[in-house]
Amino acid sequence: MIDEGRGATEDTSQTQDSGEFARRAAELDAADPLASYLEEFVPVDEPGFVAYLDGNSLGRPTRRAAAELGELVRGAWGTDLIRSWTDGADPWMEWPERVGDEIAAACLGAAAGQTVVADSTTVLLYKLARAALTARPGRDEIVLDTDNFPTDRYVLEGIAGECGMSLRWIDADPREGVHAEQVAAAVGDRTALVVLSHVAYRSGWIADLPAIAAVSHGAGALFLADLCHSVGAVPVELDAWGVDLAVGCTYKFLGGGPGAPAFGYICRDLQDQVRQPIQGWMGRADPFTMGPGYQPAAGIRSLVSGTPPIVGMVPVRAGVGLVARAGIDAIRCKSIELTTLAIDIVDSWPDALGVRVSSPRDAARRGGHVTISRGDFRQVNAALWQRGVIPDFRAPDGIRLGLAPLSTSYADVVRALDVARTVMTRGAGAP
Ligand SMILES: Cc1ncc(COP(=O)(O)O)c(C=O)c1O
Ligand SMILES: Nc1c(O)cccc1C(=O)C[C@H](N)C(=O)O
Repeated sequence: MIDEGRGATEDTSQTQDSGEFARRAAELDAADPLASYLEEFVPVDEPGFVAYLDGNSLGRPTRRAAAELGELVRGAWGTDLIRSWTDGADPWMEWPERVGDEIAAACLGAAAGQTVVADSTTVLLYKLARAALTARPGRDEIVLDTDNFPTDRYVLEGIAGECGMSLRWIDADPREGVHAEQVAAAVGDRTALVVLSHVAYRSGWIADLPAIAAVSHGAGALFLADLCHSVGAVPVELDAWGVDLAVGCTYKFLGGGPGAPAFGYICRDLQDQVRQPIQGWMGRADPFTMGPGYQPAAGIRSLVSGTPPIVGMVPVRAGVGLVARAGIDAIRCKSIELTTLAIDIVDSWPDALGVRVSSPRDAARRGGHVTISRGDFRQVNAALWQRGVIPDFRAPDGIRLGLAPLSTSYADVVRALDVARTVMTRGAGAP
């Protein structure tokens, strides 16, 4: 419980500490090569707003997205109408592969022709996992971990039931994530597929994808990576790391907006061996022949099922454009500085506050968010939202500080954590 009694005395050490961190933040902001990107986002129009620390769940909208959505309504949609699907310099029919390639080049380390944008992460995960199983007939096990995002666990449980497969669970430490050694111990000659997240949604742990791909392949299995929490924040090298299939969302660090479509990747060598389960007309070779029977389109296009979500892809293109311009390595450098600053501030808090850092302290193993824990953080998070500080709460006791590098300043981190310390010192119920 929060110690309500502490509010009676002024915490002078807070004033001193926040002054020091404010000076450090000012220096970092002044030297930040990505500082100009803060202006690329639609400003929050709310009195008393302090800072948004949930870019790892829903990224902020870019000004370009707002402008380009308006242009779409007036131009390609409003004026060119149905012709936009097939005519002009950038026909909508080609957007799944085109935007997929843009994401691949900016932040997946993947050559063109292996990525499409479609569906939601959940649906694409289902399609990719089912597709992978078609390339490993006779094997009846899927390896996954206990702390993966719920949708991953549920989708795989459903597939196991549908396809008569068994699930082999890796017990993941919720304060870290899955280690390659655990995968090595779990896979065997029955394993068809290994499915894990690159960055753990709870702790922010970065899994060693090249090592996990290697141990999966050593057992003859395929490896599918969920990149939701890494894409646009942590460099990814799908081709070089030997990842077979990948999925990720575009509404976090890529700024695609609520419900934006997902992306799916199938490495080129595998594309002819797999068959995804939802045979729709948009994934058929030459859809407008509308002929009998389904013949999959060549290559990655066959992962598409229905009409591409064009409106949803407009903000994705704007966000990916920003990431491409800023460069994923520069984004990662700022991300490490932001999360290090957040941890240093939390470490400076009095022990009596009882806050623990639940993310890896090693920056090389930590993604774009920092999770801190305390028993009453559900109430503290609600109090922070009322005071204009917006992180998120994940059960049982974690507040995630999602520090999107392009839209978060170092001063934001200091201001937000200052409010958090005050809330905890005075009590979440205090005015
Ligand atoms: C790791 C991970 N996988 C999947 C999802 C969700 O997928 P969807 O966009 O289908 O809700 C999320 C976030 O919502 C996530 O963090
Ligand atoms: N996709 C979300 C939604 O539709 C509503 C609220 C949150 C989300 C999220 O993205 C959750 C997020 N993937 C997480 O890591 O918790």
